[in-house]
Amino acid sequence: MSRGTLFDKVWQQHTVGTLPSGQTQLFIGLHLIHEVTSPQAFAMLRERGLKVLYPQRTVATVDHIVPTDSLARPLQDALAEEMLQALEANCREHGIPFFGIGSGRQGIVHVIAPEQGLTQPGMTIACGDSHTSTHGAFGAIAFGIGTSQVRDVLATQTLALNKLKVRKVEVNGTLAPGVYAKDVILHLIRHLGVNGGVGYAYEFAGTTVAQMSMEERMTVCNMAIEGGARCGYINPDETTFAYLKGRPFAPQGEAWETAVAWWRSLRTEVDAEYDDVVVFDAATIAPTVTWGITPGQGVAVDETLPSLEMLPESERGIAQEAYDYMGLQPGQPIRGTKVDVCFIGSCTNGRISDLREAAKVLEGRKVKPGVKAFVVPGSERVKAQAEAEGLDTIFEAAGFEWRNPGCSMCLAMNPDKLQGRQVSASSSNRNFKGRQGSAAGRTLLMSPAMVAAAAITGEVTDVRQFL
Ligand SMILES: CC(C)[C@H](C(=O)O)[C@@H](O)C(=O)O
Ligand code: SF4
Repeated sequence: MSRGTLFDKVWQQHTVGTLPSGQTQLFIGLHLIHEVTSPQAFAMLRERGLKVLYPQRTVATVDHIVPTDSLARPLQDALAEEMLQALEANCREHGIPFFGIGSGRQGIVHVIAPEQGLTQPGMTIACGDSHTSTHGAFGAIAFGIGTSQVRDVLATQTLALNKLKVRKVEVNGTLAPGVYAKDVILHLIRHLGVNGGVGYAYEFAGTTVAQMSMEERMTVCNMAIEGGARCGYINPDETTFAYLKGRPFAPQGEAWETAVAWWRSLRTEVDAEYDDVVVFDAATIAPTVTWGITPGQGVAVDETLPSLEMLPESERGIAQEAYDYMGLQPGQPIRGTKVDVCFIGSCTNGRISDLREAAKVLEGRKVKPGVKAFVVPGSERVKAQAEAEGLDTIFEAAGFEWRNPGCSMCLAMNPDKLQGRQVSASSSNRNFKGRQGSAAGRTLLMSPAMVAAAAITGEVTDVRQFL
């Protein structure tokens, strides 16, 4: 068992007791909810006549089903409207703060909580959503939960959990131009495997991570779950504190100094013991693109696709399945793969810095005719900021559509869907079969700058040629 890590400290501080099952009953500091995984949980509460124990530790927003074009109510899709109304009613009934459409605070749940300063170091955070690992970027222990656990947190503000082991995932050195946080995490998952993190929390560390902005750190932690780790985290430092200072829900005045001192004390000790340590060199990381149907099936943009023999035995079956589904061949270069749709957005890469990097590539260039390209900012706040900087003008001049915030084509629970066997270049985090709204649709995951490059040429392109 690990000792002296931030994970251990935060776990210990939030332990209410040990349950007869041997599990820990863990107090949850912040519970984030959205329209997809909360309705049944509220229904279960209602059945038992229970109340939400700490409505003020619960925050709701709507993201998955939101259309990105017209936001007029009622929403055009009757089911989406129903889900939105259910969330509104549940929040009203239980006194839960709700960041709705047009509030200035709405957006993807993993984008809005950090930008509002709700996500803070040393917290335990839960949400009925697998990418809750994102919040670990602040040194919070944050994980996705299922609907029955959403019920548990609503009713008791606690969860029954097994403690995780801790693996230190160290990345050292400076990233080359054109290589982004997204490439780092795709590279890590490629090498550690999509199940490599099962049973672990990933502590991302090393000089590369220390140099990253908070938004880059969020991109890395967001995809910890795609590597099998229930949560990923980064020790809080000056970058973390500078990001949080002055945000609406961050501590203010004297409380700020007290909080910073406490946050500093949570950092992993220099002599901490981990259950495992792996080390990567940033210099070996190139712009990375997935070619398959799991986020671990990635290659550097200048590599060719692996033959089955090159892969560990355990990965050959899924690789064959991926080749069949994607219509790609072992040995072919990934560069030059034609794309139909280019999507910039999601909780992985829908933040302001992501939009800035993509706009840099697009400035003075045009989307290839025939390619459908669109940007979906991660939140209303990101959208407003981007517009204040004129990024929307750059995107539109290049031929991108500029949309309203939400999850959008990351999983296509709204009208933004691939059609038929279309191929998308996507800045999101999952390339599962049928993920983007068409049962036969194909997804290539990459950084937002790489999506911009693909939009210009209509094929997978090394963004470094545009920098
Ligand atoms: C809808 C939700 C439960 C789901 C998740 O848990 O991650 C979604 O956000 C996703 O990315 O697939
Ligand atoms: S943006 Fe995608 S990954 Fe993130 S919460 Fe929404 S659907 Fe899930």
